Amino acid sequence: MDADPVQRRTVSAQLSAQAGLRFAPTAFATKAEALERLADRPHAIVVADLETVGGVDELGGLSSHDSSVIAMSARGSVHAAVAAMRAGAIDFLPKPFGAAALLERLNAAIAEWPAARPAEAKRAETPAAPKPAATGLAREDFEGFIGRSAAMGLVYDQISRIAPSKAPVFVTGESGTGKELCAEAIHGRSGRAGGPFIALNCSAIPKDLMESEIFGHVRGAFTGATENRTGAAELADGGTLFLDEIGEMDLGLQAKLLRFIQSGTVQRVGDVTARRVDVRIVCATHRDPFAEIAAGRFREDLFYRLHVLPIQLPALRERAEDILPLASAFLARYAAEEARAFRGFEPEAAAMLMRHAWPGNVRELQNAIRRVVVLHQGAEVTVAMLPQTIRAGGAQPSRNEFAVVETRAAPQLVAPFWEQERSIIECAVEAHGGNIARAAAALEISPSTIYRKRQAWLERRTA
Ligand SMILES: Nc1ncnc2c1ncn2[C@@H]1O[C@H](COP(=O)(O)OP(=O)(O)OP(=O)(O)O)[C@@H](O)[C@H]1O
Repeated sequence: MDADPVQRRTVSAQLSAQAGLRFAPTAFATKAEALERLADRPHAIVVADLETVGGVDELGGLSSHDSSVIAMSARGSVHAAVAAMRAGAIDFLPKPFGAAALLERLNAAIAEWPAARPAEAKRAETPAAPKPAATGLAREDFEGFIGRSAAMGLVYDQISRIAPSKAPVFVTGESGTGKELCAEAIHGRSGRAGGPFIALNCSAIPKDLMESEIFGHVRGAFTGATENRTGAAELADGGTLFLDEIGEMDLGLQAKLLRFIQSGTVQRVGDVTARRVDVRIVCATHRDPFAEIAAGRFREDLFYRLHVLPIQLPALRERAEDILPLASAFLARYAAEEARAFRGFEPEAAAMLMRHAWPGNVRELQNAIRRVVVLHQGAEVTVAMLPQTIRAGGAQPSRNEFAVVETRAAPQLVAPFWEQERSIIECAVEAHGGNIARAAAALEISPSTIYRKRQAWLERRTA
């Protein structure tokens, strides 16, 4: 219980990120809300912020409900701790505290619950919802997805229900929200899971080559077609064809895609015969399809053929409780990959992750954590290790800010030149969504310099 929303979200998310949690956490902003909940669930452990409840004298009301109270306070002092314990608290946590400290106190409190209450204790140890087998922080919650927010729960539910059908699926969501992961999950949960999953990004392939990429071509169909080529639609026979960024497909090709969907046959470019294929289509776009139709860029007839089973993926900022579980899972994954000792986040760093708006969604978070792990060492991620874009609250850093970041550090934090150079380059690559050419242009260096330096850093690590 804490009046501070950031602290509430941080603690809830930190607890949700823990594998094998034996209780279901609930957050409250006021003592009144907590008392209301305690009325029908008296046997609980309440972690109460002293400033929120109105001081130690107010703790009594909470513990009278037969619950154990752990007090916390930003004005942590021996005096405050003693006063809280006298008022009935079983423990005291000075703020800020990390997830590990909180969990340790909670587990100790559960262990000390009176044996005279076996039924309640047993109930408290039963998780509120079935959880997947815990395999440390890098566990998955659903088919490669991490995150247990209600919004993602709805998505998992939709995927499970629509996966067995052959009808087309239309996935929308901002960039980096997991649209491709969603397509893979649909395939993985369908009866076609043993068949191929073929993904094609319509924005990454030049317009002239797109038709041949989807439908294939025969030798001599056009200049450069020296061999017969099987297209993605045929390769996906018996499986799933994922057309990413379908909104980028040009109108002529949209007509051909419509014909393919209506007839279930593929005609290679330059071929006279059509081949029957059994393909389930999943497509995705980060654009608003209705606006695209209105603007004349998306064929309405094709849209209604594809928009049979729609799935909308929520932006990360709309499901803040997933931020820390995702960050913890990525931290565990990349720490293992890079042989680093990182185990968690300092409370201030966790709060900063919670405050960031994540315009690049899960991909941005994933890249940020990877960068932290590659560039730093330690047991906990600190604020100083986080990329400037996150520390600046989502604003894009100017080149001057990059310089300031590196020169303002305390003497003991000054990193070697190669590390700082690496930080600047990786930060630029990240800011340009992984596009080396654009990052190089922004840094006014050549792309080959970035490739060369990355190779040198790799050799330094493996030396
Ligand atoms: N909920 C999630 N749990 C774990 N990883 C995720 C989640 N959502 C996305 N990712 C990861 O984030 C990255 C981006 O996801 P993905 O490529 O599926 O997004 P997208 O919406 O298709 O992006 P774009 O529109 O830019 O193509 C991938 O590495 C993916 O594995």
